[in-house]
Amino acid sequence: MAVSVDDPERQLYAGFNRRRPCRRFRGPPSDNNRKAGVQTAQSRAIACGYSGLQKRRQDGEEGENNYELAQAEACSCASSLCWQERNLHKGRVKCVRPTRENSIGGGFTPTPREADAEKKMPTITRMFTMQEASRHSSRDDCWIVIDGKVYDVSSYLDEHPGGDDVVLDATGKDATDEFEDAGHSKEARELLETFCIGELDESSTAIPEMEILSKKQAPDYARKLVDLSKQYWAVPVAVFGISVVVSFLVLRKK
Ligand code: HEM
Repeated sequence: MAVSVDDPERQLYAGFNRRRPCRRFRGPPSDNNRKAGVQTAQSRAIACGYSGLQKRRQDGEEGENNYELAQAEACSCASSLCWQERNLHKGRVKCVRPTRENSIGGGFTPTPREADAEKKMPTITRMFTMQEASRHSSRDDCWIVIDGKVYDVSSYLDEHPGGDDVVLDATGKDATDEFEDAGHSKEARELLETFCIGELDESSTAIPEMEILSKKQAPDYARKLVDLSKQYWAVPVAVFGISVVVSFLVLRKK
């Protein structure tokens, strides 16, 4: 079937059907399948691949294999949906359960036991110093620090309802007050979390400040020391000078 290159959704559908991830997702659904909600599941799988496609476009990560990735995402979503709903089909349909490693989009859904185990696993958080965060303060590369967390909001700047300038002005410093003062909604806060890239390393901020302080103080101490030593040398020199003058006057009188 020839598919217009201008219609990404149809291309995705065609590729998805060609890949045939699972029998349940092929062709028009039978009455039984329709009852079992297969069509909804298929659209959900396509939507899953399509949202990945759009996100890559937004992030400027679109490459030659864009559709393949989206199809793989749709397939892995489909397999996941099948896996979740396998009871509906009484085991007649064989689907491979996607893993976190091979599922590119939202195809992988952990079982309650897996989700529980993951919660207990320590997560590795990237730490950034304020110095490092403040290096990203341009329209193309914009990080902001809110409530001890670092967010890369570069891709969101153009969409920000309050304009990009207010966000750019809030870079390079703790922007918690600015963010709170704007009275952001719950949705805005949830959206913000999707841009989190790490946490602020607050322990290291004290060190550069201390270094700057000690650099500023160093020449003062040195000058004071030189001044003091000058004073101490001046006293014996003055005493010596006075005694020379006095003895000279005394000798002249004699
Ligand atoms: C710290 C810097 C920020 C400032 C000063 C700021 C300021 C504002 C202002 C003034 C508005 C109101 C716009 C209007 O009503 O016309 C607004 C709305 C909004 N902002 Fe921000 N903003 C900041 C950062 C962010 C970030 C990082 C996000 C999300 C990633 C965000 C998400 C939103 C959303 C979704 C709205 C729409 C209203 C709402 O749902 O609360 N903002 N912002």
